[in-house]
Amino acid sequence: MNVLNRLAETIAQRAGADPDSSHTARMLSKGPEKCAEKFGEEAIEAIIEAAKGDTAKLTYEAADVVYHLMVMLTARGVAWADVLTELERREGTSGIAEKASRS
Ligand SMILES: N=c1c2ncn([C@@H]3O[C@H](COP(=O)(O)OP(=O)(O)OP(=O)(O)O)[C@@H](O)[C@H]3O)c2ncn1[C@@H]1O[C@H](COP(=O)(O)O)[C@@H](O)[C@H]1O
Repeated sequence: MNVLNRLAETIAQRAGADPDSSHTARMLSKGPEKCAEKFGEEAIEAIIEAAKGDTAKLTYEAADVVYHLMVMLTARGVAWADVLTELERREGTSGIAEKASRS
């Protein structure tokens, strides 16, 4: 199992855990709106580092973004496996064709 799948599993297991014992449990206990807000904050931090060009900080912030994306998905009951399935569906199709299919 790769690190993303292990992380998704850990996050799912934290739902309902003691918020004092786990950052994930604390985030999930605040509800999906707070998780979405936190994801947005982390994304902005990554955007700032990308714009500045600090690759070490961007790498660090990108990891925060991925973690908080997974927490937000979990808060809304979206399975990480379903995101992977959607990515697999897109594999082999061109981005232009994908865009056309949405309009
Ligand atoms: N990948 C992460 C991860 N990335 C970031 N964070 C936390 O997310 C927070 C984001 O940074 P901030 O400075 O914004 O946090 P903060 O000041 O505590 O702010 P608030 O969250 O209180 O708003 C930090 O507390 C980080 O520790 C993470 N916390 C947990 N994980 C993974 O989740 C697993 C389970 O963690 P627990 O749920 O804590 O057991 C860990 O083993 C890790 O693999």
